[in-house]
Amino acid sequence: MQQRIAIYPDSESLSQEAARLVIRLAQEAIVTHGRFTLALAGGSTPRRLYSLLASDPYRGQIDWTRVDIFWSDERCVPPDHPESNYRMAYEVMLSKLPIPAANIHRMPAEQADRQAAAESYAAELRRVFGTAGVPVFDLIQLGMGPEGHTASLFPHQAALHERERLVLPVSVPKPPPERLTFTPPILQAARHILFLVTGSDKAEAVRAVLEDQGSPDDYPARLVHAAAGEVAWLLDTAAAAALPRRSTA
Ligand SMILES: O=C1O[C@H](COP(=O)(O)O)[C@@H](O)[C@H](O)[C@H]1O
Repeated sequence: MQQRIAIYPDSESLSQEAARLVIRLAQEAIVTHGRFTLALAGGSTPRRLYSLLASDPYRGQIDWTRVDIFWSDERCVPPDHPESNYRMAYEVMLSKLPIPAANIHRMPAEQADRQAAAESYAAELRRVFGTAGVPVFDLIQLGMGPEGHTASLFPHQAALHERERLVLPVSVPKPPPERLTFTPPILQAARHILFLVTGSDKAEAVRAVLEDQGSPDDYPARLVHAAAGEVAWLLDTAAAAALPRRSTA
């Protein structure tokens, strides 16, 4: 793993840099292998990034017909629910872009049979990536909660030790409690991971993860230390406040 940490004065400058990074990785992937596979996060932090990607001057810099969009986790609610990760991304970004509907691969998390929903999403991943193994995303964009959770992998869950299945249903201590989530193997296989983390409530978890304290059971975001690809952490000054002193980006 190669890791880069950059600190920004506010979430606007962090989001602008994240948009430039997504565009560069998309352009490189499309030149290299003709497509860009991107997994989105939920929560509030990436909202501004997604809205920037759908706005000038950024939107025209990616050939959106060559982009496949997935989600690294989803809440088990209907897709039009205010807590739906898909709904947030669709409203601020996907509905405004010339991206074919067939390229938007939503987690079917509203299905009553959550195990079947997880299996059908894993099958969709394998179909689109054309592999029976672990799909290698060009970019997985992630967030992190104050207790170190990432995607919907929370501390001390059995899902943190999953090595075979790509997607699992989980029950988590944050509402809405029922979720579908990517598992460690798919996160760790990605070419690039981009964490966006803002806010003082996350400062202790940022320190623990980046200063190698605790285990992935304590701080699930530490799983990415075993990632094959490059990991970029974009932090605001509040989230970075407990790190040893370093200069801002
Ligand atoms: O519940 C979730 O939380 C994390 C972090 O969200 P944020 O609001 O603190 O940015 C998010 O990355 C994950 O996708 C989401 O389902």
